[in-house]
Order: sequence, then C-alpha cells, then structure tokens
Amino acid sequence: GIPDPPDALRPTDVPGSIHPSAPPAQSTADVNTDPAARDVIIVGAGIAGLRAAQTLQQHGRRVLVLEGRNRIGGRIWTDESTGMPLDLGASWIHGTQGNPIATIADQLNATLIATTYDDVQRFDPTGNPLTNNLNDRIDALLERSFARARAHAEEQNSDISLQAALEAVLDQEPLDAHDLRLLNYAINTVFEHEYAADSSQLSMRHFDHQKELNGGDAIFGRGYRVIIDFLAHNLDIRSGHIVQRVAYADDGVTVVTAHGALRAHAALITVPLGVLQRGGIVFDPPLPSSKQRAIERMGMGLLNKCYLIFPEVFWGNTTLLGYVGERKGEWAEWLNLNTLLGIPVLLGFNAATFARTIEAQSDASIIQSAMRTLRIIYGTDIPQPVDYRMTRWAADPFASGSYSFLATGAAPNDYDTLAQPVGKRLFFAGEHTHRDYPATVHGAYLSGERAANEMLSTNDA
Ligand SMILES: Cc1cc2nc3c(=O)[nH]c(=O)nc-3n(C[C@H](O)[C@H](O)[C@H](O)COP(=O)(O)OP(=O)(O)OC[C@H]3O[C@@H](n4cnc5c(N)ncnc54)[C@H](O)[C@@H]3O)c2cc1C
Repeated sequence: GIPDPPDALRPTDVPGSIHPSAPPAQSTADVNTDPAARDVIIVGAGIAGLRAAQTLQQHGRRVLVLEGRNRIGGRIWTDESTGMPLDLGASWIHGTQGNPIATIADQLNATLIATTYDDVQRFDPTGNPLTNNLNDRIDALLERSFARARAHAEEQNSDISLQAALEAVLDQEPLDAHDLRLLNYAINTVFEHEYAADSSQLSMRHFDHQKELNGGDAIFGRGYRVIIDFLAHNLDIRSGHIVQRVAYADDGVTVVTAHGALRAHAALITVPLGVLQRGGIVFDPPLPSSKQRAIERMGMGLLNKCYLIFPEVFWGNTTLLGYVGERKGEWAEWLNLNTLLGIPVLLGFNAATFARTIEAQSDASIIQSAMRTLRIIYGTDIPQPVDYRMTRWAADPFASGSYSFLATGAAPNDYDTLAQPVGKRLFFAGEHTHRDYPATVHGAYLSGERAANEMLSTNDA
C-alpha cells in the first residue's frame, strides 16, 4: 500500500479550494483499454502545467492535471482575503513587449500598472534620506566594483561566486565602511533580490545570463490570478492530489497519489526545482544521472514578501523605498502600494539568508522587526499595521523556495538538461527548464507550451 504522506506534505495554504477534489480514482488498468485512462497526466497546476494542459487539450488530448495544494496557480497566488488583491508570489510582468502574459492580460482587458525602479527614495541607517550625491555614489560604486569583479572572474580557471570576485577586487582596492555599506546595499537590492540568492551563491560567470524582454515592467491592478483563471478554464484539475511517485516505461506511466494510482500514455512533471531537489517525487526508474546532477547543481533561491496593511498612509509617493541599513539585506526594499494601487499597504521584500532567518520566526516578531526599520525612517509615532500577509516560500513543501538561479558551478546548459524528456513518456516543464527566461512567469508559461509541443510531436502522447 501507499503510506499516508507525512503532515508536512499535506496541503496547507488554503484560501478556498478552487477545484474540489474528485472522488478517489482507482484505475491501474491497461492504458490502452481503460476508458478512464488519460493521454497525459500533468503534475502541478502552476502556470507551466496549466499552459501545457490548455495546449494539449486544444489538440484533442485527454488531459488530467494533479495538484498537491488545495488551490491552483502555484507560485502565482493572489490573496484576496483582506479585500485587496495581494500577490504573494509573482507580481510583475517582466517586459511587456512580446510577452505572452501581457498578450493574455490584454485579451482579458486586465488593468496593468507600469512600474519603474528608478523612482526610489533611500534612507541611511539613522533614517535620513540619502542626498543625490550619495544616490549617485551607490550607482558608481556598483558599476565599478561589478565590472572589475567580472573581469577578475574571467581570469580564473573555474567559476567563482559573485561575492568571491567582489572580495578579490576589494582586497586590491579597499572601500571605507561607509562606501562598503552603500555597495552592499546595491549588491543586495540589485542582485540578491532579483536572483533570490546570496552573492556568495551566485555564479559570477553565468548568474545574469538570461534574456530580457523590452517594454518595461507592469503589475496587475486586480492581481495575477486573472491569468491563472483564464488558463484553468475547462481543464480537469484535481487539487489536493499530492503526487508521490511516477513510474515510467516505454508503454506508459503510472502516477501515484494517496488517492490511488492513475495510468496515462505520458506524464509531464512541472513541480518546482526545490521539490525535485528534496526528492519530493520518487521516480521509478530513477532519473538519469545527468538530470539528477543538474538538479543538484542548480540553485533554488528565496524571496519572501511581507505586506503590511496600515490604517493610513504615512509615507511618501515614490514607488520604492530603500533602507541602506547596517545589516546587509535587512528590510532593504519596500514597494509603495499606495502609489501603485491606491491602497494603504507597504510590501517589504527579503531575500536569501536574511529571508531564511526571518522566515523561521513568528509572525509577531517578523512584524516587529519590519516596524523597527519603518520607525527609524518615519518616526516612532507611526501606527501599527491593522493586518498583514507574509510568505514562507522555503518552508512551503510545494515550492521549497521561490525560484531557480545559477549557483556557482552551474551553467545555462543545466536548464536544457532539466527540460529534456526522459525516454518517450516522461516530460518536464517549469520555470527552471527555460534557458532564456528562467525564474519568471513567462518563462514558465513558455516551458509548458514547449513541453506540450514535444508531446504532440511524438505519436504516442
Ligand atoms: C515571491 C515570488 C515573487 C516572484 N515574482 C515574480 C515576478 O514578479 N515576475 C515573474 O515573472 N516571476 C516572479 N516569480 C517567479 C514565478 O512566480 C515563477 O517562475 C512561476 O510562477 C513558476 O511557475 P511554474 O509552473 O514553473 O511552477 P509553480 O507555479 O510552482 O507550479 C508547480 C505546481 O506543482 C505543485 N506541486 C508541487 N509538488 C507537487 C506534488 N508532489 N504533487 C502535485 N503537485 C505538486 C505546486 O503546488 C504548484 O502548483 C516570483 C516567485 C516568487 C515565489
């Protein structure tokens, strides 16, 4: 028999089950004669899985999507329980030009709000706004140190981390404590937040290899979930179905959940890299060692969000607030949702090690820590938040992190290895399988489309 999943693997985040679980499916019959058998079982109802399912269904394939959580969307998750659409996963369309997500948003008449990262006000450790000179100095320090670090890394025989390269450069040309703090702030907000990893983890050779779309970035006025709802329309999705095991052979696949085993011609695995890394699904036979090694080499980063909802707005109008504090990465970046959405909400971001440390604490102490920073900037008489929403993406067993990055020693080729089908029946998609646009919604979406086309071009699936 199949043992019950441990408690940690039970679905936890439950803002309403969108697609209630169907009755247990028992079929283990032959895939060719069993009328209940599907052409394709897709594991994961994130954007990659949903786009693949939609594409396959449009081509007449019988598709079943199995989702472990009691909600769909994966790392796209709009929480509306406060009455405001708060995106706990992805917020931005990164580059609206030629972006399939922007195309769907346009079709749906969804409100998009353009954002710019230049509109930022920064504060020093005592809460004073930085002068223009100091703001310029941050940019200059970053530009110079980064260019020299890159040059240094290129002279090495093997890959080193961004931090190791920076330290080598700073050894030759030391900065005083003040400049070092400015540089650390820039490294944190420019690189560590974007790649969700410490500079000591990022591959200096490759970490920023990905391509970027033009057209500027935008967020959704009513939340990212419009995209998910559109893609999920008319699909057969079973939520609360945690896939434990996938057996594959030349004649089909068997996908096992606590509800039973299901047969299909082929399976598409879209679970996050973090889930693959911790062996969240057992593959039978085990995945080829080339794929296993790529899974291990690649990094799974962490970016957490903390929404603080206030009774009134006590901050200014700039889109972003920066805190250039003494401790690198500590509540260094805030998004002003009053300016963007007209709601009295500040969104704090934390990445990598600081995010991991914070994640382990109670909600109350996380809020206390955030408020300490805001009080330094805005004074001790600012109001307490009336409500909040915060994420713990590392502890979430259906994500085990936020998104993939190229760790020291990994290379862009690893994305291709993760994308490769295994045999004729087992396929892979997800943000971590898109070489050009990893760690994004559009990359995940395009990876689902690619996997669906791979399946359609083999006669069996
Ligand atoms: C905090 C945060 C901020 C982000 N910001 C942005 C942004 O602004 N712009 C942007 O473009 N991207 C952003 N991203 C990245 C983007 O959200 C992801 O790249 C994208 O949503 C990934 O989609 P996916 O389908 O590959 O994976 P997922 O959405 O994670 O889908 C995988 C699905 O598999 C399910 N699953 C896992 N294990 C099992 C199992 N054993 N059985 C069954 N189902 C299982 C999961 O529950 C999930 O629904 C952000 C991500 C995070 C976490």
